[in-house]
Parts: sequence; structure tokens; C-alpha cells
Amino acid sequence: MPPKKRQTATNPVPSPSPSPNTAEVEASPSGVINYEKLNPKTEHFEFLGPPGAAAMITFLPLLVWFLAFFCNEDGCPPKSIWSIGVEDLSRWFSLKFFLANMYDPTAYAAYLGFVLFLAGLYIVLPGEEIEGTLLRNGKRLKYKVNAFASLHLLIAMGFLNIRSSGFGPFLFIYDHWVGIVTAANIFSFIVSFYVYGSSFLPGKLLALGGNTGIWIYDFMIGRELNPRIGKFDIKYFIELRPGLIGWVTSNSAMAIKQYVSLGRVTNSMMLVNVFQAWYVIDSLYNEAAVLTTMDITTDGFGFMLAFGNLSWLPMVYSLQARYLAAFPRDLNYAELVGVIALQLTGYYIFRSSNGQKNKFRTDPEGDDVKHLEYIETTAGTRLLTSGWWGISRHINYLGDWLMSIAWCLPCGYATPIPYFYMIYFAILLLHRERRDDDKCRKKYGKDWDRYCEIVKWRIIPDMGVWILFSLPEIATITGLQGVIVYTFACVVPIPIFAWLGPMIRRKSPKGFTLTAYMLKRFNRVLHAFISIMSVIYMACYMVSELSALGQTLNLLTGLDPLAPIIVVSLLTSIYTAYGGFRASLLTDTVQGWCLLFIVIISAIAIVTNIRIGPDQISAQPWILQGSKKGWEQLYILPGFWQRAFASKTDKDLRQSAIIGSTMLFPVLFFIGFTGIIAAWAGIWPGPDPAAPVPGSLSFFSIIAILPDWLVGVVVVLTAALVCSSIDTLQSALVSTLSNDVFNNQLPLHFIRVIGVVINAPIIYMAARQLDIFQVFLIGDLLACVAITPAMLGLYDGFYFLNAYDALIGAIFGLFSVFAFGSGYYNDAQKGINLILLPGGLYVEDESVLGAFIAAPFGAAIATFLSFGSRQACIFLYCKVRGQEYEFPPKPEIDATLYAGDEFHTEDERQQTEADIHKAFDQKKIKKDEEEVDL
Ligand SMILES: NC(=O)C1=CN([C@@H]2O[C@H](COP(=O)(O)OP(=O)(O)OC[C@H]3O[C@@H](n4cnc5c(N)ncnc54)[C@H](OP(=O)(O)O)[C@@H]3O)[C@@H](O)[C@H]2O)C=CC1
Ligand SMILES: CC(C)=CCC[C@@H](C)[C@H]1CC=C2C3=C(CC[C@@]21C)[C@@]1(C)CC[C@H](O)C(C)(C)[C@@H]1CC3
Repeated sequence: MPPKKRQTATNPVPSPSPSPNTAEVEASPSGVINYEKLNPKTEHFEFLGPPGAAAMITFLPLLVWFLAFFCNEDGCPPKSIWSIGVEDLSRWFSLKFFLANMYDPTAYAAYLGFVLFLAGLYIVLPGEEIEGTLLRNGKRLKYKVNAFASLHLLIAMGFLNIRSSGFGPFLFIYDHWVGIVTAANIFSFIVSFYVYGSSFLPGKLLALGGNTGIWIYDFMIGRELNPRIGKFDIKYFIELRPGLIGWVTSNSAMAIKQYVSLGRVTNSMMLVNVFQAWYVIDSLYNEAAVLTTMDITTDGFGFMLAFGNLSWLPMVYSLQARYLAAFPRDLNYAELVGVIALQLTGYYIFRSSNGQKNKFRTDPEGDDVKHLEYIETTAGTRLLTSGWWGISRHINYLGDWLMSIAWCLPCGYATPIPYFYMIYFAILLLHRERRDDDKCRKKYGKDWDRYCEIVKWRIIPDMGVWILFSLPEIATITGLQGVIVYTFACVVPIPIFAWLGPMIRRKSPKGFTLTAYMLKRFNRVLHAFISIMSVIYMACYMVSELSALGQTLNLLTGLDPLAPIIVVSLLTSIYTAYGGFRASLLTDTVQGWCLLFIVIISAIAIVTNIRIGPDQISAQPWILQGSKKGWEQLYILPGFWQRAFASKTDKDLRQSAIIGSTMLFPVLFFIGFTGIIAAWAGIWPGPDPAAPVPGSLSFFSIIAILPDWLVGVVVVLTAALVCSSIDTLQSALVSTLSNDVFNNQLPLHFIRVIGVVINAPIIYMAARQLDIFQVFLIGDLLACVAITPAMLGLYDGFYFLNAYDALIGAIFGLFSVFAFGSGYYNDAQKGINLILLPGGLYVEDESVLGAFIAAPFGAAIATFLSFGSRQACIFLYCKVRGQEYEFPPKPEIDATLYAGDEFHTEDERQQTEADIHKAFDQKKIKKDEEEVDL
């Protein structure tokens, strides 16, 4: 559905839930709500169904106990953990063990008292009454907003308590931790059983996902949507108060414990407390926003939410503070700056994206949101397609997750256990994204598909592993100037293609790729030629990614590079052959995350292990000096040009441009800068081409100095990242071969075999550990010669150029590189070699620059010469035959295809966009059918 003109009406509440709908209920002739009809049986399972539910109910409480027992003053984990035997396990599950370690009535009373006290505050404190979302029974429930006031009161009481009786109650929390955890676990079960049992009373509105009839599953996922005792809403109360307020209370207790034992509070403990309290205050301050979360609007209230909020949240989320209470440490200045910057960045993304959506939903004409683009949906609500929600479908999760990293980092790197939170949270968010996607697909149907076409990324926009090699390598060759220029070279093409892409689209609105444009503007021959060039280009990328993987694993683990190259090639060929595009799309979800993890780990390595003084900086003056080579980085336009043709809508392209300019630059610059840091710190030995550590590995040389477990994490992430890039390339390669090179004339399985065969030379090249830049440069040179004549065809004034001119232009483009090289070196063999750019970026002379100038100019000149020779022949032919020569006439212009800038009305523009979308949908359906056939 095309974007519509903004309407002035506001939409203060989300639309009704999907079928069975409220209209049905209100239409009931007797006026009595038919709950049987309203509560259909749930047909699908989440969390791996009943076995998954049973596992969660059993193991999650055990995990909370495990963390309480095995992360304490004896160690985290204590050394004794390595000598645990079978007899210990049986002892732990005995009554004697329970009575000795977990039976703590005072702790139980304290925990229960705390929760009941909060419940009392919820009831007695005043607060604005607001309405929740419209329910399936046609009703809206009322909720009292007073969680923030409860927090205030509790803080005041905490201070009064400290004044009157010292730190006693707080130290009690630390000393009775296992008892409190036990109380929380037991209480979670009691509440879960209560809400499960009461959900069978008549007149209850059940969650659409919690009524399977299989008790263990319904008990876990939650049967009733909004269990209440009178006006007391159990889910709403538990979702915000005991969990979040319990969390800050536990954190404060840990800080006080540290103060009492150490005589001061370390800066790491302060940061953890401030960051997490800030998060909780923010959530409680925005209490009303919780009413639109999936937990309240969609999920039933069962064990998952009861346990999650009563036990998991206050006990697991406070792990970092508890660790620091037992193992205090201070952060150095670099760590402080890094951690605070990460928290601020994460919070900014989290708050402004959540705020933007809330504002848009409640006051769409508000100043800060009225400029935003959106699509109107048949469900009645609008989906934002620009601003934060145009970058990715859950950019708010990214912000939240960045904060979770900032909360773990202060714990240092002695043990991975305090990092449990950020790993669990990544899994929770990835899974939540999938669940939300399912929910939205059901609610919005085709509108959601349209939205996903426009906003492609789920959480994080992705990139390949190559940037971890190329940018630091640039730094080691050309210093700071090269890094800046290259980063610009990465970013600048994006807005350029955001402008060029729509131009191509206007010429070929029903074509979606560069090759489709070729087919329309020229003919099948050029189409096939450009398609083959695209295949070669993709193969170059595969070579560089695989080669990068081999080199990295070799550096970090000593493994023979060939082994991972073969394994990844085969593995990705097999699963993309089996799962097609869908398999590749699935792995794309993790790509951005892997890259982010690796970059963050490198930042940790830098702030913790590397110190650079003025002497080291002045010892290598070339790094800060400008050079001709630094400027030359401009002509390595890294792969982004392809995006212009891969993008599906103009808006899509503009979004790429936004992402490119705002998010990419600092990230790319940082990655490039790691090369400089490695050089200054002496980790990378110096600008000697024969150095034992190639510049392209300088980023990973920094990683190599980390503890083994972190190196292991990076190895896994790098392999996952490469798999994800390679499978995308494998799928794209098969699709280009099938659709473009062979014009859908060959059966798909045959094409797949060709795809697998192509892997052999790719593996061979990758195993030779070619310099990544050499491979990139070859790809770019080929792209340059192939694309130049095609670009000339974009200009209407050159309507007379045909496919053969463009083909000859492209071939002679390469010839001109040879001609230039032969002339430059006065040696024909060297001229031929120059086409393969053997020295990559390391050549000292002007040959590479010359090749990149000769290629497009040669191609353009040859294109026109070809046209000229054609016309000369026709002219002579006419002369001989005594006919009149006529310059090729300009063809009739099909206005619908050449609308573009010449749109006269908004309707015309929308109509053309609608045509594009329709054609796109058809193409997608065709692709899906092909995949199903497969
Ligand atoms: N600390 C923790 O443990 C946890 C924190 N969180 C945080 O809570 C916050 C809320 O998360 P959550 O409720 O999962 O999800 P979101 O806030 O991301 O909301 C998702 C909903 O927003 C609506 N929506 C989706 N896309 C758009 C769009 N483009 N324009 C307008 N509306 C859109 C849809 O609802 P609709 O039907 O209204 O269209 C969708 O179901 C997040 O910041 C998350 O990080 C979440 C879980 C745990
Ligand atoms: C498997 C397992 C242990 C599940 C439990 C998950 C729960 C801990 C989380 C599910 C959704 C949550 C939300 C918040 C806290 C964690 C749980 C309960 C939340 C209250 C945190 C603060 C945010 O601002 C929020 C209010 C949006 C959020 C709502 C979801």
C-alpha cells in the first residue's frame, strides 16, 4: 500500500485486537458477552511448546538459585565448582540441603512484606486513572498510575531507615540473599497457580496465545489476559513494581554492603547503580507506556511474567552490583569515558525511539513527529516508516541492548558470569522481536509486509566482516588521513546513489535491479554481460570474506586457514541450497549483532590493555602526516554502489542515506582508527610490506591480547558473521545466475549445482590469502568499466547509444587499463598485469590511480567510438546504395515510464509508486512460488 497523505485526526489509542473482534461481541443479540466465542482455542505454540514450557518452569528458577550460590564472595564461580561430583548434585536436591541453605523464614517474611507493602501503596496512594487498550470484549480497563509515587515514598523511607537504624535492613538483603531468592521463587509459583486456577472462573477474557488446553503450556505462557482481584490488576502491578523497585532496592543493598566492607563505593558500583536506577526511574516515570507493551496488550499472565517480574528481574538483573559488592574494582578514565558514552548512546536511542512512537501514536500532529512518514493500515493504526522506526523495525531494542553492555562492562573481565545479563537480554530481544513480528503480521497482514519491504532491518542494520580488515589496513598504509578519506569514500556514495537510484527507477519503474534496467534500456546481450559481471563481483566479495576469515582464525587460534574456508563454504552452500533466500534472511538477523559485539570487544581490549604515550605517537610521524596515498583512498568505493540498485523504493534509498551518514561514519572511523592504535601500541609492527602481521589483521591483533575466553567469543562471532555474509552472497549469486544470466531458462537445481561449482575457484583464491584490497580493487575496476557505458544510457540526450556500443565500451574499458599500463611501464606484460592490480594499495607509483582513471574514460570514449563507427558504416552504406542517411531519431517517450521529476500532481506520483509496488509484489510472489517449488 503506497504512503497516503497525512490525515489530521489523531489516534490516541491503539486499534482493536484482531479477530474475534469487538463488533462481533457487541452484535450479540442477547447483549450478553459470549466468552466461549471470544476465547478461541490456541492452535500454535511458542517457546517450543509444552516441552519448552516444562523446561522453562524447571530450569529458570534453578538458574536463579545457581547464580545466587555460585557467584558470591568465594568466587564467581567459586573454584570448588570444578570439582562438583554426582554426589553433590544429589545432595543439593535433598531436604537437608534445603533446610540448611534455603529455609530462611525471616528472609521469606521480608520478601513477602516488601511485595505486600508495594501492593498497599498501589491501592492507597492516589494516582491518575487511565484507560488501557480496547479489549476483545469491547471494554477498556482502568489503571491507576502511581508507581513513580510509590518509588518516591520508598526512597524517602529508605533514607529515614538509614538515619534511624543504620544500614541494617540493606545488609540483611546481602546476607540473606539465598533466602530471598528462595522466597521469590516460591512466591512466583504461588501467584502463577493462583492466576491459572482463577482463569477457569466464568467471564474471563483469555489471552489468544494461552488457551491450548495443555495445562503445563497454558500455566507457563499465561491463560488469563488481565487477572484482577476487584480493581487490583495483578499483571499491571507485578509488571512494574516488585520487579523494577526490587531491582533498585537490591542494587542499593549491594552498594551499601561494598561501602561497609571497603569504606567507600567504587566508581564501577556507582555507575551500575546510577545507570540501572536511571532505567527504572525512566520506566516508572513513563508508567502509562507499559499499557501498550506486548506483555499487557497481548500476553496472558502466567508463570513467565509472574516469575520474570517477581524473581528473575530483581535477582538476575542485580547480578552486576552483587558481583561488585564481592569483587570491588575501579574503572580507569578511558573505561569510564567509554562506558558512560555507551550508556548515553544506548539511552538516547532507547528513549528517543520509544518516545517518537508514543508521541506519534498519541499526538501525530505534534511538532516533533508531524514531518515523519508512515503507512496507513487497514487495521486503523499507522506504522512509521521514517525517523527511528525507518532505520530498523526495533531500533529501540538496540538502544536497550547497548545500555545492557554498559551495565556489564564495569565488572571487568576476570569472569564472564556478570556478562550473563547482556547475553540473556540479546536472546530475549531477538526472541521478542520474532514474537512481535508474528503479532504484527497477524494484525496488519499485507500492510506489515509492505512495512517490512520499506524497513528492512529487524534490529540492527548489517555490514560484512570486510570492514574489520579493510579500514584498519588503510590505517596501517596511509595513517589518519587515509582513514578519514576512506571513511568518506564509504559514506559519500550513499547520498549520491540515493539520488541516482530514483533516476534509474524512473527509467525502469518496473525493474528492480541494475540488470533489470539494462534489459529495458539496452537488450538481452548487455543484460547477460552485466549479470556475469555482477556474478564476478559477488565472487570477489566471497573471496575477500572467506580469505578474511581464514586469516583471522589463523591469527587467533593458529588454525590452518583452509579449514574454516572450506567448512564455511560448504556449510553455507548446503543450507542456502536447502533453505533458499529464507535461510539467508534468517541469518541476516544476527549479522549486525555479531559485528557490534566484535567492535565492543575491541573497544574493551583497547581501554583495558593499551596505553599510548606521546613517545609512541612521535615515534611514527607518518601516521599523522598527510600523503598522496591518503587521498587515493577516495577511488575505492566500497560495494555501496550496489545498494542503489538493490533498494526497492526511493524512501528505502533515502533511509540508507540516513543510516550511512549518521550511523556509519563514527563506527567506520572507529574501526579504521584501531589500525592506528595497533601501530602506535606496537601490536602491529610497522609499515613494512614484509611484516609478519599484515595491516589487515591489525584489528584482530588487538583482540588477540584479550583473555582466551573473549578471544573464543570473537572467533565464534567472526565465523557467524562470515557465514551470514557468505550465505547472502550465495543466494544472490544463484538468483542472478537463474534470473539474469540464464533468463529463467534453466531448472533451479541445475543453477544450484553451478553455484556450488563456482565455490571451488572461490575457495582456491581465498586460501591463497590474497590481500583484501587487491580483491576489492579488481571488483571495483570491473564495476567501473561495466557501469560507465550503462550510466551514459541514463542520459536522455544519449538515446542513440545501443547495447553493442555499451558492450564494446565495457570491453575497451579494460583494454584501456592495459594500454595505460603498457605505456606507463613501457612493458606490455606489466600492462596486462595491471588489470589484476597485483600490488593492491601497496604500490608506490601512480599505476593504480591511472588504471582507475583509464577504465571509465576508456569505456566512455569507446562507447561513443562504437556508435561513431556504426554510424560511419551506415553512412557509407547509404552513400553506396544512393540512399539518404538519417541520424537515429529520438524514440517516442512513454510518459508513464519517464514521469519522475515531471510528475504534475501528487496523485500521479502516488499512482506510479503504487505501480512499482504492485509490480514488486508480483515479482515477490513469483520468487516465493519458485522457492516453494524448490
Ligand atoms: N529490560 C527488559 O528486560 C526489557 C525491556 N524491554 C523494552 O521495552 C520497550 C518496549 O518493548 P516492546 O513492548 O517489546 O516493543 P515496542 O515498544 O517495540 O513495540 C512494538 C509495537 O509497536 C507497534 N509498532 C511496531 N512498529 C511500529 C511502527 N513502525 N510505527 C508505529 N508503531 C509500531 C506495534 O504495536 P501496534 O499493535 O500498536 O501497532 C508493535 O507491536 C523496548 O524499548 C524494549 O527494549 C522489553 C522487554 C524486556
Ligand atoms: C525467560 C524469562 C526469564 C522471561 C522473563 C522475562 C521478563 C524478565 C521480561 C519480559 C518483559 C519484561 C519487561 C520489562 C522487564 C522485564 C520483563 C518482565 C520492563 C518492565 C522493563 C522496563 C521497561 O521500561 C518496560 C516497562 C517497557 C518493560 C516491559 C517488559
